[in-house]
Amino acid sequence: MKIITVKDQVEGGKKAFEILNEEMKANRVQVLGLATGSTPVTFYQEVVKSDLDFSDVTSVNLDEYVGLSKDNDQSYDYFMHEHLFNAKPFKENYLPNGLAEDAEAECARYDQVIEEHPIDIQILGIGENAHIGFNEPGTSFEMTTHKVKLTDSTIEANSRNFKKKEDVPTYAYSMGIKSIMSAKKIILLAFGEQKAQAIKDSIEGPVTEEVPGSVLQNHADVTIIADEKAASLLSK
Ligand SMILES: O=P(O)(O)OC[C@H]1O[C@](O)(CO)[C@@H](O)[C@@H]1O
Repeated sequence: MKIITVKDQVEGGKKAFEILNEEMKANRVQVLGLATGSTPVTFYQEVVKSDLDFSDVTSVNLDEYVGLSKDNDQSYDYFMHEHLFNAKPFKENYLPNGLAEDAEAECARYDQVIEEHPIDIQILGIGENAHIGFNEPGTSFEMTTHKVKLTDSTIEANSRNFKKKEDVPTYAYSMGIKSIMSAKKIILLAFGEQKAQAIKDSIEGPVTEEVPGSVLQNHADVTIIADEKAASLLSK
């Protein structure tokens, strides 16, 4: 695991962009795995400002809320268009379909998408409870795409983006940990002191399904970009 400590989220976005830029210029990115949430926003700002061309690149997102349509401004599909896809058109964009009627069929469809588009670089954020994607503590490392019941702590954390907590969907579709681990390269971003324990447990704690982020210790090519606050509990 490579750990890069940065001053703040702006610098973190720039660092992640530098890595992507290098990989893109070396022609090593056909499929880019993307994340939502507040964490990757500065990274997307750098990408949008850049001269990078994604017209030959496919994107595959980690997750989507169940019950929200693409044009709902709280959906992850909408978020991705606002922050990246409108400015940088890709060859194709994949996200789980929050309105799918048959959850099992939707998970199978998304697994097929991931199988047909092996991810070269996966961008990840991390939840305060160390979730990656929406893989909450206790999720099997062998899991592929699944419908997740969100924990109360995740609903609470994500409620800052909604008018009230009751508006936060209680289920989501998420790429599984097995699929995340199949990415060739992973870049995890973490900013703010509320992520410090999750970062410490994921990097220095035992590898356990109780700490989803700890699975990354088993991956051969992970870069963690954390600001000083998120890295503050790491032993030097
Ligand atoms: O970046 P935030 O908003 O703190 O969210 C943390 C993580 O939780 C999620 O929103 C759930 O998937 C991720 O997209 C994100 O990486």
